Amino acid sequence: MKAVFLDEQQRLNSVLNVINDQTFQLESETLKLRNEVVNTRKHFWDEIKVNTDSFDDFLETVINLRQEAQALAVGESTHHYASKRLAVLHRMKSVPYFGRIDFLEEGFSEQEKIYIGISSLMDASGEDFLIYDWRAPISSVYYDYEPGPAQYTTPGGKVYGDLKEKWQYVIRDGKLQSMFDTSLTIGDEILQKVLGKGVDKYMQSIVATIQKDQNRIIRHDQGRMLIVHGAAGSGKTSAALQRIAFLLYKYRDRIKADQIILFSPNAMFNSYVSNVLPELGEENMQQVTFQEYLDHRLSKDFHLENPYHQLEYVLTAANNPSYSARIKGIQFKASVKFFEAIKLYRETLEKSGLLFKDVKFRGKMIFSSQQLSETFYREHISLSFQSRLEKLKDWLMNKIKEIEKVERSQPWVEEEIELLSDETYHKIHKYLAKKNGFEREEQADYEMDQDALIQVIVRLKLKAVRKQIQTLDFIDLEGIYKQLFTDPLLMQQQLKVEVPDEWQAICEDTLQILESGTLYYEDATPFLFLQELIQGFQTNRSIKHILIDEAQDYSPFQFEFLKRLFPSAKMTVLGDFNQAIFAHASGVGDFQTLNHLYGEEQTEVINMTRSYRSTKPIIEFTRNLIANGEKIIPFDRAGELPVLTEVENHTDLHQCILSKISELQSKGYGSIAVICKSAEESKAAFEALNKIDGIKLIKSGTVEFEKGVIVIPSYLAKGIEFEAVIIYDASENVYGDESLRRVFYTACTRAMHVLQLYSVGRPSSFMQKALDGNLLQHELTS
Ligand SMILES: Nc1ncnc2c1ncn2[C@@H]1O[C@H](COP(=O)(O)OP(=O)(O)OP(=O)(O)O)[C@@H](O)[C@H]1O
Repeated sequence: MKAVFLDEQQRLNSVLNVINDQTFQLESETLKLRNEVVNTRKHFWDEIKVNTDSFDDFLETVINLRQEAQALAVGESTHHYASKRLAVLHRMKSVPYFGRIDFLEEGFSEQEKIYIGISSLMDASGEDFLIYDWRAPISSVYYDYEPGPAQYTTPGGKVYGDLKEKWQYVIRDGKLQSMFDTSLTIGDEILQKVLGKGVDKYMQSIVATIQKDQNRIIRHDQGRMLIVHGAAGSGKTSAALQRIAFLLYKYRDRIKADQIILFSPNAMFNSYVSNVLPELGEENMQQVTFQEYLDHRLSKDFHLENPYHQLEYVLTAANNPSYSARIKGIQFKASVKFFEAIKLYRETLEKSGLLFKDVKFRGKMIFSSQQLSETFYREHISLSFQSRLEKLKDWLMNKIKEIEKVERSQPWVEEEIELLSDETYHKIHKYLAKKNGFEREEQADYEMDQDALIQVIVRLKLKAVRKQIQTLDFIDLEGIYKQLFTDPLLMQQQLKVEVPDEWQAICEDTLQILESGTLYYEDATPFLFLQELIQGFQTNRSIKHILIDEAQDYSPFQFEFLKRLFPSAKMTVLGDFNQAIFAHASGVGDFQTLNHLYGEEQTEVINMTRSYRSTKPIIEFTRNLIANGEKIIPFDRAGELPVLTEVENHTDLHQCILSKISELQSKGYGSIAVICKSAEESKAAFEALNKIDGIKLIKSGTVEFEKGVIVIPSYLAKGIEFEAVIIYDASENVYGDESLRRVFYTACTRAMHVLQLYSVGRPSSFMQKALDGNLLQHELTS
């Protein structure tokens, strides 16, 4: 074995030499390219003689310009790729590869040793691969097979063969530390090591230890829709990010990083995952939250409720008299039922119910809402809804032309001219001079005539009205949406929708909040959907893939919406209904409705039941908190039993937490989270614990993920992990209601190595099963 190890170290050294040579060469080439680009930019105009005397001269100038610009663009992009490759080579100096397969291809007599790393490397002759990129077709054998018959798919078809051996290497700073023949070792020692480590500020890539089911997600390539339902800690986010890296590799000629969007749960999560792709030598995809999109579309007309505000209400306002109606409203407005109702509603608007705004000019009504409604329902009724709106728009634009003529002789125009500022006057003068064919140098000679000035003034004044008509902003969308809640017969009789109990209260609440100019989070997507059904859909065809993490938090409504918004994109949806903490998803247990989004033949579902984040004792405890938790398989990593400490009051609680944190810090835990149910509870906890050096309170607006000691509400901890988790108060008093089970589960599953729960008084009954099964160490302080 020692000889094998020495041989491997020797090979590693020779690979490192190649990496060093290539780095050296590329560094000087990159420098040269950089200088060339800077030089071209600096002297861009020196190379071009601008001559527009004759048409031929003009043409020559344009051609020269284009050639120079092209040369510059080629130089810039070559420099960009060279720098990117250089960054990868620098990373490969530390860990050139992490695995090896010895593969005997069918029809060949000699097996080949395939070394696998974050990127490919050729030998000096450029003929042989010293390292294969982990995303190359042959590398999939490493992730998918144990020694024995194996196959992989290439663009030219399937390749069959025999996997003879499979090795894992631990290389740090270019030194071989250890190597394992994985066909001989029991368990995954490298995975054990990786998972046993502390956390960094950023999520790490998992390419060295991708598991078989994760590899299926990463390399999935058929159909429009991939649905991944995976237990907490099963690697959904990790698989999503490596999938993006895979897509950028496989389709490098066709897909750029900015054509992929990751929908993430919050801004802090964006920073947490921001390092994975750059670590793999790829650029980051676009990252957005659904709220950001809603804000972009609706915030000029409404004050939009933030989803965390909604959650905070759900978690803290149970004693409010309108609580139950709001919850039922949230669930109803997220349902497919409401989605279908809105589609039907839009159809009924073809006959009646479309409301319009009065269109005003200089404070005077020029078209009344009634006049618009009568015209819409009288004219062109055989045409489609959209065409009728277009016709109405054309009619209005023509009317505006008539109004424009009449307005020119109104006294306000003279007054307006008298009050014109010098600046505006000069702008108009310049505009008219140019329009009348005066060159820049001659413009001062242009004498502006009064009629032309009047025309410009009136046209300018009418610009806003024209825009209102062009953008169909004369339709009273808010009024139309409100009708769903004001007309008692509309929902039940006309649209035949079964409304929830307390419908009357839901209607009153919705109308009241809309009156105040606010749109509830649960109303935002339905409103936008109705708006688009009426005004036409906005689409973005340049996006090729969208990946939706924490997808259990999205309503069927939102998925429909995303599908329409990105018509050319494939969708990857990753989620876990045991962590569905938004009220609209309570009672929902799977992605059934999503199977139909693109049709079943376009949809593949992958379930992941193995959980990697937490130690075995923590997973054995957390899986007892939920129904069917026994299906979750812990990765076999040892650790302490989670501890539940019961205290009598909050003073004792804070005392205990303070000493626990100091104990954890002295044991070397660098990332410790005190997880609270809500922002309200987090604020109180933070105030009581703020003597801890460097402690931070995480709020919904926090954008940077930090290590250290933090206090965080459960819903913001989603998707993130901590070496040690302290559940601030796991009492029945706080987590008593069944609806909070998923919140509690989500909070507990954030722990990697240590889980400590406190309870002021009687512990939550969610833990009873675990207590009965001795999966939780129970301590009393008094
Ligand atoms: N194959 C793997 N190799 C190494 N680490 C892994 C692997 N799979 C998952 N992990 C680690 O397990 C942890 C959980 O992974 P991740 O956050 O991707 O899970 P998740 O399913 O998105 O979790 P949750 O739904 O609870 O947010 C991370 O630390 C990740 O690095």
